[in-house]
Amino acid sequence: MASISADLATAIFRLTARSPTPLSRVRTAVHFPLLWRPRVPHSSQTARYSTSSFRSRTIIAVDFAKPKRSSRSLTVASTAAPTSQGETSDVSTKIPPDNRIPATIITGFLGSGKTTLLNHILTADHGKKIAVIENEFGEVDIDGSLVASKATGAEDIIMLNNGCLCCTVRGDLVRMISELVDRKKGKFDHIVIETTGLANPAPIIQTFYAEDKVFNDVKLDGVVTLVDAKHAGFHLDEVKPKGVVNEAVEQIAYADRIIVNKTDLVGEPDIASLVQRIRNINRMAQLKRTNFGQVDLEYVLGVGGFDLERIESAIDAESAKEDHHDHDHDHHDHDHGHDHHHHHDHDHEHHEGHHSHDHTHDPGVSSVSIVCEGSLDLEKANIWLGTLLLERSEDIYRMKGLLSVQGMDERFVFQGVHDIFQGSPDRLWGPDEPRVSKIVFIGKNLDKKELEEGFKGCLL
Ligand SMILES: Nc1nc2c(ncn2[C@@H]2O[C@H](COP(=O)(O)OP(=O)(O)OP(=O)(O)O)[C@@H](O)[C@H]2O)c(=O)[nH]1
Repeated sequence: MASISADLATAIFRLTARSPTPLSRVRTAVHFPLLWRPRVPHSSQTARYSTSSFRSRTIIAVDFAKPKRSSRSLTVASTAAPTSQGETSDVSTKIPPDNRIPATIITGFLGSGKTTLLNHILTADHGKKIAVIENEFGEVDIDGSLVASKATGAEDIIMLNNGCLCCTVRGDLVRMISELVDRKKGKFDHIVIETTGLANPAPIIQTFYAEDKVFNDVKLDGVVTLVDAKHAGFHLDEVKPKGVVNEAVEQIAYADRIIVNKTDLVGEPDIASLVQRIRNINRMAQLKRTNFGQVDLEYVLGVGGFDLERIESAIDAESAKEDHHDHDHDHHDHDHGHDHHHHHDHDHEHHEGHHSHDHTHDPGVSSVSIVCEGSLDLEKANIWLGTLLLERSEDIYRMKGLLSVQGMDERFVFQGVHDIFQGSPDRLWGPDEPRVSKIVFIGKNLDKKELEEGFKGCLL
C-alpha cells in the first residue's frame, strides 16, 4: 500500500522515489471522510490513512486518534450503512504512537522579525533543546551567525540556502528533518523552522503529512506568523498578478499564532486597523502585539495547532472573537491565556472589507464559521464534506470542525489543510450536552451562505 502513497506524493510534489514505509495506507473514496476506520477498532495509538481521490491530486489523511475508552468501538461503521461507494478500509494498521517531535514553523514577511523571535526563543530560559532549520535568501550567513552566537539552547542549526523552502528545497527540508531525527533523536525536544519571508507556508505544512519520514517522527505543532506593524498594511495591499499569491495574506491565513511585531514604530490607530484586517483573514489564530518578538514561549511552542484534541478550543476562541474583544484581548500581549470572552452569537462572517472601515482591498481570503444545533446525517455529511474536499480544497486553506453525527456516541473532530484531512471520534457526548456542531473555514472565495446551506442540508 505504501506504493500508492508514493505515487500520490510523486504526482503532487514531484518527489524522487522513496523507500517503502511502515505505515499502511488505504485508497478509498474521498467522498466519505467520516467513514474510514481502522481494522483494529480500539487501539491506544493513532492511525493515519492516506487516500487518493478521483482527482489524483488529493491526499487525505485520516487520523483515528486514541479512543478515550478502550472498550469503544467505531459506532460510525457499525451503525451507519456505508453506501455502495463507501468502501470499508481494509488497511492493516501499523500505528505510530504519537510521541513525535513537535515542530514549529515561523513565518512572516521580510523583515517582520522572524530572526529576532527565533533569537528570543533560543536564548530564553525554557530548558528545551531546540533544533533550528533556517531558510533564507541572500543573507544566510548574517542570520546564521546572529542565531549561532546567541544560541545557547540550540542543538543544531541547519541552513537551507539554495532557494525558497516552499519549492526548490522541500526535498532538502525532508532530508534535513530525517537527518536530524536519525542522528540526533533524543538530543532535542523541538524543531523550529524559520522560513524565508517570501515563503507560502502551505507546501511546508503539507510536507509534514505527505512525507512518511517526516510524518512518522515529527508532528507539526503550529504555524507562527510575524506581522510587521509598520509595513504589513502595504504588503497586504499589494496587488499581485492573477494567479500569484500574496504571501503576506497567505502567511496570516495559515497561522495558529499571530504576532503583530514592531508596535513601537506605529501609533495605536494603525495597529488597531491592522489587527482588524488580520482578523478578517484569520479569526482562528490567537494574536498578540509586541516588540522585538517578546512573547512568552508557551505562546509559540506547544501550540497543538494541528491536534485533534485541541480543535475545540481553537473553534471556541474563534467564536468568541468579536471585533471589540480583539482589541481588549490582543492588547494585553503578555497575557497568553485563552480568550475568556465567550459569546453565544456563534454566527460570524468576516470577509475582507466586510467590517472594516479602513481599506477596500480584497485579497479574497476570509474566515467563515458555522455553528448549528442538531445532529448530522452521516451519509449526507460525508458527501458534503467529501465534495468540499474534492472541489474546494485549493481554496480551503485550513478548517477545523467538531460534529454531532447521528449514530455516533462521540463527537467527531477534524482538521484540514487543503486536501489533507484528519478526523477522529473524540470524547463521548455528555448525556445533557447540547449537540452542537461547529466548523471554521479559512480560505479564498468562501461563500458563507453556500457553506452554511450545504452544512444545514446535512442536518437530520
Ligand atoms: N523597532 C523595531 N525593530 C525591530 C523589532 N523587531 C525586529 N526589529 C528589527 O527589524 C529588523 C528585521 O528583523 P529580523 O528579525 O531580522 O526580521 P526577519 O523577519 O528575520 O527578516 P528577514 O530574514 O529579512 O525576512 C532587525 O534590524 C531587527 O532588529 C521591533 O519590534 N521594533
